[in-house]
Amino acid sequence: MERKVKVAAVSYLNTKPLLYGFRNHPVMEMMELSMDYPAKIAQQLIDGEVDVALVPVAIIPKLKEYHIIADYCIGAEGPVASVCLYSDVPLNEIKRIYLDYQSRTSVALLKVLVREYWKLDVEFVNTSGDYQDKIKGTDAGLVIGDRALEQRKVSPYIYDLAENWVRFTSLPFVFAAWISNKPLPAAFTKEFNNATGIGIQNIPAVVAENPYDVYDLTTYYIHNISYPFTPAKRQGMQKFLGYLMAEQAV
Ligand SMILES: C=C(O[C@@H]1C=C(C(=O)O)C=C[C@H]1O)C(=O)O
Repeated sequence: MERKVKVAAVSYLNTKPLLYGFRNHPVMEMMELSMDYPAKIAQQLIDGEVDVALVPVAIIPKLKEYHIIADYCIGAEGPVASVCLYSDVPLNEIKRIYLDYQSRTSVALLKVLVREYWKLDVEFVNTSGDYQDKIKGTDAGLVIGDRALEQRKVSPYIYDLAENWVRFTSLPFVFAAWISNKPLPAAFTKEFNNATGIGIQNIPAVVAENPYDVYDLTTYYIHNISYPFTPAKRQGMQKFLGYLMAEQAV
């Protein structure tokens, strides 16, 4: 490839470990990096504005071609802490759910859980800007990312989507993965995979350079998010994509 590879990453705290190793890494000479929220970078990859992105896996069916180019992802094997349904009332009393405009995977996962696992009769409401202050009474809200960590201090009822997926399927869950919309040179993907794995082996250093008092980041990076893209995660992802094909929840 003559030009630099265009890479887009998620701008949340959960992505800091995956980006830590890029600083001063040789792969940076072959690429340029931009950051935004998940739904935005998903559209950029679909539209071909970028070559690789840490995209919500729920958009895989919208790509003409896709290649998972790294051994790391944003996944979970239990409670993820930052993808939750927040409510003033218990699950069975919820009437409406505001959906997070920044998300693609979690919105689809919520719909799968509501229909197939919790079997609730609720109305879904799309959002396009701040909506967290509408989470009250029987109106609940799905919130992801850093804003979800903040919402933990506000809402009395918190339903963790990854935890409930694991209970439902006995499989781990993958929210986002490094995906390209075209084949890329092996010389690039090898270096890229090396760079994105460095922070995962150095979580204390990542935590040290990201002061945050809303939630304990060591817990978040070690016990909540699970970064290695394992065979079990691939199985969980395939199962989730199967639901999306079947009910077109995307
Ligand atoms: C665990 C998370 O995973 C994220 C959820 C995504 C989604 O719902 O589309 C996409 C990327 C990830 O950042 C989170 O953001 O809290």
